[in-house]
Amino acid sequence: MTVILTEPLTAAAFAPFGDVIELKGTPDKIINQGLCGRHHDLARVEADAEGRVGISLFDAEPRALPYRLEMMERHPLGSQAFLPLSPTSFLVIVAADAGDRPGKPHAFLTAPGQGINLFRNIWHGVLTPLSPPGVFAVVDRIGAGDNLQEYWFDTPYSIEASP
Ligand SMILES: NC(=O)N[C@@H](O)C(=O)O
Ligand code: NI
Repeated sequence: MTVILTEPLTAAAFAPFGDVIELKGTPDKIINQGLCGRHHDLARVEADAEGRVGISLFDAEPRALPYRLEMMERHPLGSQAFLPLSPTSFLVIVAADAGDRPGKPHAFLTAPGQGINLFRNIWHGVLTPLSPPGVFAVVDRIGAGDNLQEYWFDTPYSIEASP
C-alpha cells in the first residue's frame, strides 16, 4: 500500500478543497448587547437549483491510524460541511480530480474545534473521527437526484501519522 502521511489542517493548504471553519482572532461583529462575537460567513455552502441546504447530525464510529483508505467520494450537486459537536480532532482526506477519479490524497488532521466545508464535487474520504464522541453537525445538499459518486481504489492507501 502507498503511505500518505497526515498534515495539520490549515486554511491555506485546504483552500483548493474547501473552507476551514474556526474562530478567528477577532470577531467580525460584536452582537447581542456586546455579549457575543459573530464570526461571519466562514464557508461557501452550495446546492443546485433543484436542491436545498439542510442540517443533519452524524454519529460516526471513531477510526484509528494507520487508516486504510479504500474509497473516496464526491457530491456533484452540493457542498458538505462537518462541524464537530465536541472539541475532538478528526481526519479529513481530500484529493483533486484526476479524470473522474481522485488524484493523490491529502490527509489533514484538524485541530480540536476546527470544522470543515467541502466545496461541491470535491473528492473526499467519508467522515472520519479519531476519538469519541463522533457526533457532528452536517450541512449539505438535500433533495432528489444522485448526489454521490464513489471511487474504490484497486489498492488501498495507508494513512499514517507523521513522525
Ligand atoms: N454519505 C454521507 O451522507 N456521508 C458522506 O457524504 C460523508 O462524506 O461522510
Ligand atoms: Ni461526503
